[in-house]
Amino acid sequence: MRKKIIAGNWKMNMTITEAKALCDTLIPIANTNEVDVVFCVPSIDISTVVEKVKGTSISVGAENLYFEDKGAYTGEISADMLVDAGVKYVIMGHSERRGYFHETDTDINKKAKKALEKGLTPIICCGESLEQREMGIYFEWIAMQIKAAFQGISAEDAAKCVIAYEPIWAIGTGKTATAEQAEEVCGYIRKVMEEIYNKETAEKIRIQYGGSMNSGNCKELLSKPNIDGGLIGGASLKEEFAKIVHYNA
Ligand SMILES: O=C(CO)COP(=O)(O)O
Repeated sequence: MRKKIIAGNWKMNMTITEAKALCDTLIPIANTNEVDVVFCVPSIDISTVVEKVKGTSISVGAENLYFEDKGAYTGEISADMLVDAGVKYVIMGHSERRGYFHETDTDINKKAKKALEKGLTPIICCGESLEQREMGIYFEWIAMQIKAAFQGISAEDAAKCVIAYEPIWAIGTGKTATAEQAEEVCGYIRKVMEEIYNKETAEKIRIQYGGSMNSGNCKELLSKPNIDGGLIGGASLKEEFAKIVHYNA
């Protein structure tokens, strides 16, 4: 039985001052052992949020990392820096990073390997555009993204990863995939993992849905057999996030 993982992706929101206030509101109401709870926060907020979640079951994630160990990479953050700061998870391959910052499948693969080498859990994002969905090529597209991301990663390491299926047309648009649409693709991703690895690995890996998940639609989405959690943007910045965490209460 896979434990659900509910992760907030704060994106480029929350100054340190705002992060402190959000933590004071959210931590008391979102702290639980029923699901894994993660706050993925901007780099500048990491130390503050790590301090705030101390003594709770909530983990902190980063929104990006660079795949080199150290050196002359102005503006980048290494896996060692994240680990030292108390980070446990790291998002990679988000469509915003692929789109605005030209993150490629090769970068994502390197980032996943570096994260795993350093003991961080990658949250590897994939998902199709509206055009790709309408053209009916979304399965092929997602299979390609997944195969590229996991290139050269062992079955043992792959099983530790989290995959987030985030259809681009559902991100920040208020247009959620139906539970059936989300389940169809999450189930398909699990099949792709079985093809690449084996049934055991595919059964272990956790697959989240992301895209306008909120307190109103989370229960239906999270009740599907292949949806093991959510990656939540907008609704992670308010009290509503706690309602998603307690979707089954
Ligand atoms: O991109 C997302 C999470 O990574 C989803 O964002 P929204 O929940 O705001 O649609």
